[in-house]
Amino acid sequence: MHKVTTHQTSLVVFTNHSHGPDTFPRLSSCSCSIEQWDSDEPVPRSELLAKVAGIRGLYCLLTEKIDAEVLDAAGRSLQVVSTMSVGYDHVSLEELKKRGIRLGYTPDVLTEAVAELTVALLLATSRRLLEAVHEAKNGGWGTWKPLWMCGYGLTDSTVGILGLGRIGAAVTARLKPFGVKRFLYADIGPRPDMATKIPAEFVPLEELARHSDFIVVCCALTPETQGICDNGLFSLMKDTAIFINTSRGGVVNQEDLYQALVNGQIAAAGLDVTEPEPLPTDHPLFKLKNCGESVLIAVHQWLLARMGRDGVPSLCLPETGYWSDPVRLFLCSCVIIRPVVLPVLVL
Ligand SMILES: O=CC(=O)O
Repeated sequence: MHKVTTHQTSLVVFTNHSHGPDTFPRLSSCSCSIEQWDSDEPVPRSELLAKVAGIRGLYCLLTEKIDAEVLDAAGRSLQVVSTMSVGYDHVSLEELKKRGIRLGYTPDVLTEAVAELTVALLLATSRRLLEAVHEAKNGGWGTWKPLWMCGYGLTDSTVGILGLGRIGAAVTARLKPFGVKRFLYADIGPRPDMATKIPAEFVPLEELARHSDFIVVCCALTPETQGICDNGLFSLMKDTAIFINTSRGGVVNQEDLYQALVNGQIAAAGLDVTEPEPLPTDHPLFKLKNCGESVLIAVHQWLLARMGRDGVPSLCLPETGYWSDPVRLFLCSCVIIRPVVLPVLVL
């Protein structure tokens, strides 16, 4: 850990250094002492546990599991946890609630980036781009044959979105111009606020699986969605279905997905998220013989989309505005500035 300022009023711990350049000047104007993990690599658990003792604020990434152990190590002084992420499945809400600790997160900062990545994965997977490049490079491209490397088209297709939130809706907006005939969605309940203007039809998950040519997973990882894409669901899908997951690896039973790909239950999968991340390089998903290269694994590429022009990750982009600025969020969430009720505070 690297100590940044020492106006000892509140101690705040940052678990990474991937934040906007104006973070520290802004925080130090609030008279707090800051400890920062001085690396892009996740802070080792033992270091985190040692450093959180007595802090008032913790600013973390999705690489840190914030559970009872961390909160106990921090002790009663901890008043706010803020995570620089859209998902907060790495934070135990139950444990925060028990201790009256508030949580801030950063919704909407990557809606566009993830939607673009989702479409990129969908097109690359359905049009077999990696497989085709591989064939071209390795001499597999002999004479031209009309049906060789044929993929699956979006025109007149049915696209099923599992989890119609901001990202799901942004994906539909981008897919619409490709001539999609029908958008279906499954969620914990109907979302007319999101669905009406698409338009998308609310259906049970099983129906979505049966009727969709493309299944796009954009939901949050919760106890209810953990492993929801399993053999039962894959077995309902068309054998031509393309499965895309840009939510969390835990939503999918990976072994069942592997079997579905091997057995030809579905055509292909495009994955931005896996369990664990990264997958070991010898993982069976990387080794599938007949559909190996149609399994396209992108490693959280939205990070690249967030890079500023100078290559520095910029989270204070003007278009993301007030609510999605994690530093502002953190400051407002902290007792350093009086608590303000923000829509982004989940606790
Ligand atoms: O996956 C990324 C995030 O939750 O911010």
